[in-house]
Parts: sequence; structure tokens; C-alpha cells
Amino acid sequence: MVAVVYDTDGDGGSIGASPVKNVFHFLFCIHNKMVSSGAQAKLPVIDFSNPNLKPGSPEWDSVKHQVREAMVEYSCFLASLDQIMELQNAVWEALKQTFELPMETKKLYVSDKFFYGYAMSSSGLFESIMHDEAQIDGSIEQGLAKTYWPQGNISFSKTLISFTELSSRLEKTIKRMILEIFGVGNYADELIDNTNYMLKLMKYTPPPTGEPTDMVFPHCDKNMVTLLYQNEVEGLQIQTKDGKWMDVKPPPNSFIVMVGESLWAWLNGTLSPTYHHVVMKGNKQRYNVGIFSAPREGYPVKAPKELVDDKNPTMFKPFDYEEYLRFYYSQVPLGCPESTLQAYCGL
Ligand SMILES: O=C(O)CCC(=O)C(=O)O
Ligand SMILES: [Fe+2]
Repeated sequence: MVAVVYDTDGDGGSIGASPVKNVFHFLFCIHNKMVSSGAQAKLPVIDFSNPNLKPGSPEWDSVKHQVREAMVEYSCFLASLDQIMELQNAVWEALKQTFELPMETKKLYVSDKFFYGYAMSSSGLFESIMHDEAQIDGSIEQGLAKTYWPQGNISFSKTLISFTELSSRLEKTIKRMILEIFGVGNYADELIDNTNYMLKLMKYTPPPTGEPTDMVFPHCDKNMVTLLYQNEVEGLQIQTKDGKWMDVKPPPNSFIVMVGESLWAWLNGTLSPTYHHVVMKGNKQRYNVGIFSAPREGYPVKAPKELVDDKNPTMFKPFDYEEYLRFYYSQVPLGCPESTLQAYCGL
């Protein structure tokens, strides 16, 4: 299916006739009323920079212990990785260069996979480029860079390939630790082999009023694990167990790690998905680049038998991630139920 994910009206208001436009209206609408001041608590920062971080080592066990504490409390943490600092400037340069392209050029990037490509919110303040299967050799170069720079753009491609390698390696480490924590580490290789990585480039333009403005409405990601790397402009808030919004303030060497609905289902509810939104304030542009891991098409999301018993019955019917995404985007215009996964395949 071809995903034409561009909204030209820029009115930030009325809901148009096209389902795609409706999706973007709801996904990126502006609700000033939802803005709240962040709670005071701080997310744990866990260091993954040690090159000796190998499964079974004392370093591994120590980091895993920290991951457990953070995930159980917040379903979210900050993963510091010093190696990202070497890429930092090149990453922001690549994003700026991309979003500064003329609008007609940016619109050229339309993927043949469902929902991937260039998108802009109806307010015009939030832009994103979603590139699926970023881990596949040549995909960033041939699929993305060649669309924008037909003559090629070596520095752009090299930077985003290195970013994808570094962040997907970190994602694998984190996922392996999470599975070990819940006693299902024996499934880690299978799950990793059936993972697809979506690369998402994001630009937030500050609201003209300068008032705090909700740019991405509260939601849980649908995928397995989300890793976000943002510039110095804050805006992300996650919801804590007591229902308060907490500001996320990542140091420059850190990724934000969040749990998506697919991991929630795969773990049969053992971890909750991270509920989050983005509030922009001030006058600086916010850039963010994320890697979203997701189950490959055709690999059903199904909790392993070890996580199911009489006390913990299966929460969801096995589902295909891509089919669930289609359902989700068909539901969003109808008003976004609290849990679309529950509505889709809850038991
Ligand atoms: O920009 C951010 O910090 C979060 C973006 C987000 O929630 C998403 O892309 O799903
Ligand atoms: Fe999100």
C-alpha cells in the first residue's frame, strides 16, 4: 500500500475528508489544555558505554539490575552511550539539511510500505520522515538519500547508517536484558532475528505564540522498543504510575528508551507501555531521531508459554504488527480509544 502522508492545509484545525489527514489531525493536534508542569522526579540514567558489556559478565548483570528497577518503576529510562558523541554533530547536520530541503522535495519521499514517508502535521509545526527497514544494507542510501539527493549524499548516508547501527545494537542489548529479567532470555535470539527497525527523523518548529503547546498527543508507541535521541530542546513528557507528567531531560550522550505495546503484549503485560506526549515551548527548533524496533511482518506477536499461567492468563490474541498498525490508523480518526491493542485483540 502506498502511504501518502502529507497534509497541505496547514490550518491546524478542521478535520478534512481524507482518512490520512484525519490521522494527522489527531496525531499531532494542538491541545493547550493538556499541558501540565512536569513532576520533580528524575528518570534513571543507565550507562551502556562499557565495551565489555557481554551477557553473563558482572558488568552485564549490574546494568541489567538497573534496567529492571527503571522499567518496573517508569517503563522508561535514559541509556547513556558515550560512542554517540562522535556522531552527534553529524546527526544534527543531517537532520537540518534534510528538513531545510524545499517542501516539494521533502514530499517526494513516499515509501511503498504502509504509513512510511514524509509527513507534516496540520499545524505545520511538526514534520517527520519515517524510513522502514533501516537495518537492511543499502536501504538508507538507495531508499532515502537517493530520493532527496539523486546524485547521492555520502555524509548523510554514512551518518544515518552509523546511527542506525549504534542504536539498533543498543536496542538489542536492552531487549536481551529485558527478556532475561523476566526469565525468557532463551527467546532473545529468535526475537532479535525477527525485528525490523524504523528510522524516524523529526523536526519540531516552536509554536509562534511561545506558549507551551502539545504537539504530539498522549499515546503509547505500537512497536516493541523505542530509542530516541534528541537535541538540547526538551519537550517529551512521560506519565508516571501516579498519573503525573514527568519531563524527560536526557543528557547529550543519552537515548530515551520506551516500551511499546508490542513488547507489552509479548511479555503478557509484565511491563506496561510508556504513555508519553510532546510539549513544545520556547523558541528553538527541536530535532529528534529515533529507532523504533518492531516485529517483522509475518512474525506473530505472541507471549511465550513461560509467561502465561492461571494467575496470568493470555492478555492478547497473537497478532501481526503490520496488520495491527493498519487497524490503529483506521481507528485514530474515530477518537483514539485508550488502548487500541485491547480493542484489536484483547482477551
Ligand atoms: O519527539 C519525541 O520526543 C517523541 C516522538 C514520539 O512520541 C513518536 O514519534 O512516537
Ligand atoms: Fe511516541
